[in-house]
Amino acid sequence: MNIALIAHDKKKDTLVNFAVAYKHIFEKATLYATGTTGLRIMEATGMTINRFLSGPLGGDQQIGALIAEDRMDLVLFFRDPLAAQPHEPDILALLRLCDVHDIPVATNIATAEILVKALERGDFAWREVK
Ligand SMILES: O=C(CO)COP(=O)(O)O
Repeated sequence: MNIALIAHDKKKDTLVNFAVAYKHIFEKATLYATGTTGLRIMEATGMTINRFLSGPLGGDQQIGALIAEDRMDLVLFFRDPLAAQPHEPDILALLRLCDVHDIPVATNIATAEILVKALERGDFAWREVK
């Protein structure tokens, strides 16, 4: 199970706390993250995370490439809906690729909570038989 964890600056604390709360689930998966998000989660949880570049420098595109190759099973991307991002096209491209490849994606903690509980229950088994 490959999971991508990404958060904009104002949402990083939320994602870090989320990763701490669900560490028992996340530690069974292979984790990927954009640069700063990954560092913050590693520091808080001690989990190993495959980190890409920071989002504005191309990290969203790197994760998008894995989605395009159907190598990502779940994307948790806590976006900041109240601030303009310099790399908005990259963000939209990543989310578009999730739709192209039918990858479950949460852009806020409420949806993430539901998806992670579904993951724990085994609802993502279909990703393994694809
Ligand atoms: O900008 C981001 C996602 O669009 C996240 O990048 P960082 O994790 O490096 O802050």
